[in-house]
Amino acid sequence: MPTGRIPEGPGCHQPVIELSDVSFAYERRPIIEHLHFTVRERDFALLAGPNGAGKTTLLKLIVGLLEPNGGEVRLFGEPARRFRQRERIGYVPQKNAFNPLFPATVREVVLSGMYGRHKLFRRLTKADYQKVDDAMQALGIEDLAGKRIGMLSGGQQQRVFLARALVNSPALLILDEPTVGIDAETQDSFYHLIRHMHQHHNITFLMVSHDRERFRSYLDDAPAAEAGRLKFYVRHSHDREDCVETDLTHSLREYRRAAEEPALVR
Ligand SMILES: Nc1ncnc2c1ncn2[C@@H]1O[C@H](COP(=O)(O)OP(=O)(O)OP(=O)(O)O)[C@@H](O)[C@H]1O
Repeated sequence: MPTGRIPEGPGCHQPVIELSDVSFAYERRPIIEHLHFTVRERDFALLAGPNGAGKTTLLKLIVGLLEPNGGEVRLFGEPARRFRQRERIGYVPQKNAFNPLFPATVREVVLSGMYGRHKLFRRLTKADYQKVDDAMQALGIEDLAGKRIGMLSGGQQQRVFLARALVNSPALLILDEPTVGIDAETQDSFYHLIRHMHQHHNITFLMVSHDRERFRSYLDDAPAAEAGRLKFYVRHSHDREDCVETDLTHSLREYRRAAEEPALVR
């Protein structure tokens, strides 16, 4: 995982996601109309909205799986449809989007995070396997490495998907309702960890959630952007002076050791 200093000054706050006047309709049915919004490096953005408001549609537009009918989406300064550096984006899916009968072990699932779109047939190196072990250890799931993913609790599965998303040291982490169907205590522990990662690393977060209440003290009260029933809430990074990147796995290990979070694995 990267260590060292990234460029000072404006280099710390470059746009990561830019939505300029974005509109989208399925057939003739408008879902998103004239949305303007920018997420900058190290911002924490929460995308909220009721069922059917268009949250998943907007995520698909952001990662270039759908094209807007109007306006433009840019990722790391490039038009989203031309963006190819998929390994810069980590993705944590909805828990219930995952088939529990999938016959893979925890290690295999975390390892699959190594395969960017263009690296599918690349031979994995010793260093790759080491990163997988580091990520599992950092998230407290190393003892589960040989277990079938479907045998784990919801909270444990989410840690596996977080580890999978972290193996490539992503610059942008997208979480799609990551704690749906998980009990409140485990949600607390997961969000505590997410906030720790946001505060200590140069990762930009975009999280889809119905549950803005849980982040109320962490985010600005007023939405930074709105389109229909969709709302973006943000914790901006521009008040953060330092651009120092610490080693992610090391810091997460320290986090566990300090027992900042009482129960890591549920
Ligand atoms: N492929 C599609 N073709 C036509 N309509 C679609 C398609 N996908 C989604 N929709 C419709 O677009 C609207 C927005 O859907 P979307 O899944 O983006 O909402 P959401 O906010 O993510 O909802 P949820 O919270 O339930 O996941 C819904 O009314 C949905 O039925």
